[in-house]
Amino acid sequence: MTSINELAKQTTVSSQIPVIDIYPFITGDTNTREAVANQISDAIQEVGCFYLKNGVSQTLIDQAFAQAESFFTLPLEEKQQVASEVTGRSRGYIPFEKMFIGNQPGQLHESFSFGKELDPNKAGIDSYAEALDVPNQWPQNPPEFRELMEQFFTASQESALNVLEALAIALQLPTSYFTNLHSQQNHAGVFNYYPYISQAPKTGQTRFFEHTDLGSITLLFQDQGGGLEVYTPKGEWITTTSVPETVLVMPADMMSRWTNDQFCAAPHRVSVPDDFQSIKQRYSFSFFVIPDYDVEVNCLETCLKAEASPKYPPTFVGDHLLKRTNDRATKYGRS
Ligand SMILES: O=C(O)CCC(=O)C(=O)O
Ligand SMILES: [Fe+2]
Repeated sequence: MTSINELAKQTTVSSQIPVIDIYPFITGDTNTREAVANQISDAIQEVGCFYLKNGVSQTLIDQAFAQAESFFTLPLEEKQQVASEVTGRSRGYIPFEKMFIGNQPGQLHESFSFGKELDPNKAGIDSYAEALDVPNQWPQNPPEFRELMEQFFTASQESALNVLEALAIALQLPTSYFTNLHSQQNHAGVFNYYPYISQAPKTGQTRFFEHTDLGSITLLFQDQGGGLEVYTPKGEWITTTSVPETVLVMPADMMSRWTNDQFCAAPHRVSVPDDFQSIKQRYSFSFFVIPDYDVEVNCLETCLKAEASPKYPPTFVGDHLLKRTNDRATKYGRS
């Protein structure tokens, strides 16, 4: 077992973003778990995000990214066979420049989204699910795509639940406070592919617009292409990189609302540099951790300082998602 002193030594800093090892949290005693929980809480409050180490194995990350590359390099017509519907949550393929806000030019990426398999027996019994849930669309090629994506989803979910436990401990709540509110597995996995850019982008065109994510937290995996920037609570944009054996973790909208911005959703973006021809193609995978649709999110008492008032009105998770998915022209919002 790792002692707290050893733990402090293991935590390294990659530029300004701390690397926090989740292994001692999984295997350690109460004090060790509390120490890791506090490291996570400090990182979120100071930098807005952190790299989680030993969450998902690098082998699985590499295998899933290899499958994504095989998919995105298929001919467009083949990818279009699993094109995402425009209603409900995205499931399937969205082509290059087809994700846009209002009348702004389309963003310089393609994506593929998936979630849990829907239970046909539950159709019609939950009005949020009825409005939001869309069946997965799996491509025939590459043949192992679906299996690898499902494994990646399960491993990401396991890590996310550990982080949610740590956040509850840091806020002096029962350990399972947040995990109990994530029983429906409403999470979404989205691969993004950013090809080389050979032509100058249009005015206002980005690789991924500035936004916060919709759920409770997001796990963001990226390859060596780099390019994701996060806005810190101190008010500066910082660049993130791909740190082996880690995944970047950021709070999302529901965590802002529960904690009155103590764990504030991190705005993030992927911009186009002035020397756009120098950028490398890149792949990323966002794992959006989404609470149960019928959870009403209120400011937690432990997060309300004396004489402070809640910054956000109570909201149902399903309503927050519906608002954003029905209006894809909004500035923020991925689920
Ligand atoms: O590609 C990235 O690094 C960011 C993607 C993102 O923010 C999202 O999918 O919501
Ligand atoms: Fe995002």
